[in-house]
Amino acid sequence: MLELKDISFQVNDETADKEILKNINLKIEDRFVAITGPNGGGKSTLAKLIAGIVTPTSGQILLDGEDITGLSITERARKGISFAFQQPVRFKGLTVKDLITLASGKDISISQACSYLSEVGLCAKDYIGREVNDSLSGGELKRIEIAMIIARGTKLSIFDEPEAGIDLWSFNNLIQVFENMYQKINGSILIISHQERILNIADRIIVIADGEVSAAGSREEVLPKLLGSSEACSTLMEKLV
Ligand SMILES: Nc1ncnc2c1ncn2[C@@H]1O[C@H](COP(=O)(O)OP(=O)(O)OP(=O)(O)O)[C@@H](O)[C@H]1O
Repeated sequence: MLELKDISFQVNDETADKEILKNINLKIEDRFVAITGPNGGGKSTLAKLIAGIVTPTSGQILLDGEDITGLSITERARKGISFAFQQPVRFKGLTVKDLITLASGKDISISQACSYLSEVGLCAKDYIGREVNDSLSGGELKRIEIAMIIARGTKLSIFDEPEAGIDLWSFNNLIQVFENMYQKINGSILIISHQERILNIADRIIVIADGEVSAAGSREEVLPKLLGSSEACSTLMEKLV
């Protein structure tokens, strides 16, 4: 279980201090948790704080009761946190097979590596030997990153807007990927999304707006209110078109 205790994050702008996250208190223990909310609300910053990419100004992050606030990205990865970026990173010189093998943490066969690619809807034989460089499209890269996270199989997998840059056809497959992951995962999936169809498969929804938790609860509690609110609804619709 992940617990955020009184987390705040401040940056120094040229003119004044800017509070990006304010006193966030959250427990993440369900299998599938979605974080949503308006652009610029602080969702990605929160995910980066959990992964250790940025450090909170104050507050504590606990993973299964252990304080991980001072741990680096690598140390947190070893403790079982995986993070998929909104804009995935390219790894020149490494092949897709290399990356999936590294992610799994063991020497896996080509057919095992291929099975992870098939899970994210990529024709494995076309991709397994490809270098992870500029020749891959954004959508392909995104799916390879998701395959890596499935291969890692950690207790907390964080996805920052996995739908970004994915076409409508592939988006249907993506929903399927998350539904399959939900069945198999031995831990929690934390997903930042504006997509109603992703929110629709979440156990719990957290809304972050203006650096604060503006709503948190089961999907049944939060989603109807969210869809009923014109501001949130137009944000969701903007992302859907
Ligand atoms: N290092 C930083 N310096 C200054 N401002 C920052 C910094 N990091 C984040 N911000 C600002 O904090 C706010 C929250 O950013 P964040 O990326 O977390 O929002 P978000 O909810 O993920 O937005 P989106 O839905 O558009 O992806 C934004 O206004 C952003 O410009």
